[in-house]
Amino acid sequence: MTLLPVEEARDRIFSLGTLAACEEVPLHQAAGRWAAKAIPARRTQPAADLSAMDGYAIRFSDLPGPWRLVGESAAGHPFSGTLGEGEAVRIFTGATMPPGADAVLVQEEADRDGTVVALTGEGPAHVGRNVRPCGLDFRTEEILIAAGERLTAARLALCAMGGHDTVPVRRRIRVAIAATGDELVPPGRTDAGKLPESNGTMLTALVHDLPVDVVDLGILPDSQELLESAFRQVDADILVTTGGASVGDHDLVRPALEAAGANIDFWRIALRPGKPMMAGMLRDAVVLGLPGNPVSAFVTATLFLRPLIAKLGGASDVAPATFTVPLGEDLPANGPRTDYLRAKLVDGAACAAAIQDSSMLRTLARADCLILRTPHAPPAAAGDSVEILPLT
Ligand SMILES: Nc1nc2c(c(=O)[nH]1)N[C@H]1C(S)=C(S)[C@@H](COP(=O)(O)OP(=O)(O)OC[C@H]3O[C@@H](n4cnc5c(N)ncnc54)[C@H](O)[C@@H]3O)O[C@H]1N2
Ligand code: MOO
Repeated sequence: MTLLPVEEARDRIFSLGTLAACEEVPLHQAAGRWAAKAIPARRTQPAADLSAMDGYAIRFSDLPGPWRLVGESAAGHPFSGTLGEGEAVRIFTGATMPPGADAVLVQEEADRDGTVVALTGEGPAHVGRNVRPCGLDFRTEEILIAAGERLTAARLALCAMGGHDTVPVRRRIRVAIAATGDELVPPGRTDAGKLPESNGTMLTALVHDLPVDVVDLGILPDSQELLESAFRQVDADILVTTGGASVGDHDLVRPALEAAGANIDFWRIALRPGKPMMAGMLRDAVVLGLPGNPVSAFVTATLFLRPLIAKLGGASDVAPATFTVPLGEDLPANGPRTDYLRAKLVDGAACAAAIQDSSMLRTLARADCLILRTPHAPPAAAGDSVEILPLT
């Protein structure tokens, strides 16, 4: 049996999907999406030289004063004249520097008596002190956001400051999630002989920070006919199934998908946990058939579903971020599959859980990272460097 390497599986999944269509949306609807095009500045910021402090706008060459107060400049209410020799203008943070002024004396270092301002401290150390020059942050036409960058809070604020009230993004990704298995009952039920369905809850939570609309297809039974009929009605960009992916007599997801018209591109990856994962196309939807074991579903969704959503959403950088840390305890040699071990960071060192069974949700819930072990990695000793994928 040939198992596909993880990187190849990811590339093949990416090549199945097509980018979601572009749309222009208001800034407050764009959080967490990716810019569909480069976003240039429509204005210069600051648009003029501004004061960075509350104090007095002066000519640096007039130091050490005293100065004659000739007016005021507040944010939104600039001084209308020009500053002459020996003159000062009362100025506030964010206000336009009057023409002729080239430094700001902070009010903590000044004493004002009527219209006379005297120096009480050291005063500004150089021309331009406490002044934000025009264009300090950005200038008109400069690219603020590159295509494919995620629209974080800071980047959306930058777009607003750059003169935009809408941004070009890609449409939200519709993700249909189906659990399969006659043993499953909805969360909250504790029927004897049945198992609470936990993968739907987990997967929905796992993508909640991404720009997705989740369609919950609920629990589908182990019946090829009923699975097929449910799959025929799917209207989504991505169909995620869990369970029924292995080789047992009741593992009917693959035949039901094929009967519904899907093309399965691959089945089985050199990955632990997550080996029996499949991927393909059902009409316009990319299908990810994840294994039923909860930890296997979690790992495959982390490695393939989240990056696929990002890819279809127009992200330029989709690989999950990994870090290198010291190993806290020895690890044995790895087998032929890439292994993602549930682990905890203890004083910055990664310690793998003693039992790595792919059904154990409590071990997963207690983990704060996965230790990545490449196929056939030799034994590793405490203190050796290992790659980890942090869990949030
Ligand atoms: N003879 C073989 N048996 C198995 C193989 C194999 O290669 N040969 N692979 C094993 C591996 S690895 C995995 S992973 C599992 C995956 O099997 P399935 O995808 O067919 O999953 P199920 O059998 O349907 O379920 C496995 C396990 O998970 C529970 N489950 C299923 N769905 C949910 C859900 N939505 N929420 C909570 N728990 C769920 C299910 O009850 C089973 O206990 O196959 C191995 N077998
Ligand atoms: O791949 Mo299974 O996911 O090892 O338990």
